[in-house]
Amino acid sequence: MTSADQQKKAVGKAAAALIQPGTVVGLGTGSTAKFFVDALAARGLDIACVPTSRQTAEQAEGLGMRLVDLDAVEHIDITVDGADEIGPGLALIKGAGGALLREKLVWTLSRRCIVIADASKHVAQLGTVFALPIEVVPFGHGTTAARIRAVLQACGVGSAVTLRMKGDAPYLTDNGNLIYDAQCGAIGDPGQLATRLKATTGVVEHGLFVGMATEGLLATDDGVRSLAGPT
Ligand SMILES: O=C[C@H](O)[C@H](O)[C@H](O)COP(=O)(O)O
Repeated sequence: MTSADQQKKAVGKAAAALIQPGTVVGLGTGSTAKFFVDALAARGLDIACVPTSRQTAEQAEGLGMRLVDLDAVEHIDITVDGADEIGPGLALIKGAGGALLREKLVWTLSRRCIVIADASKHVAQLGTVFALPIEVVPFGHGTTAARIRAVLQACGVGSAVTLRMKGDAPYLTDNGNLIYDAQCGAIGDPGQLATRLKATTGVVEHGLFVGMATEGLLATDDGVRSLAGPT
């Protein structure tokens, strides 16, 4: 039986093998994406990379990779990133590491988005294992949280939300925002919830990535396998 770290390393390496020289590559965030970045750097390709967080930027810079600003590229050829949950149709929950906003900005400009994960991330229905992170502006965040709870109730999912903390202080994203983690439970209609959250005043972004991943690679005890994309 392989450990989660062994699986993350295997899937990171498999994704790195897909990258072509001369391309613009989006670098995801998190423990799985970290293995991808290591494996990609080891290939020594002539590529330009757009990181999705300060953490990934630091890792890539340390490995001597060429970083470019998102505003400096017309499109990204391929982005590889992890996820907290991978549901049917490659609908995802992301953001346990707090990078959901920059990740979504990079994914949105990407022609191919490959989600990579160890076997534990594959779920039958989104919301059943991880909380759903929701990034909000700090000003009046308590009032935004109340609106979020109302949206969650209207969508028929669990409405308990918790302000993410780091020690004694609220956790701050790379963008200076706060995160509320929503204990939704099973999300029957991720697309509807995504639309309603996006339209909520004070919400900057949420961790539902619906219809964005074009491909999935899942590491299992039997090796890395492809997951079917959106139909
Ligand atoms: O904000 C963090 C990102 O969305 C990560 O890609 C996600 O949390 C998965 O991270 P990990 O590979 O560490 O489980």
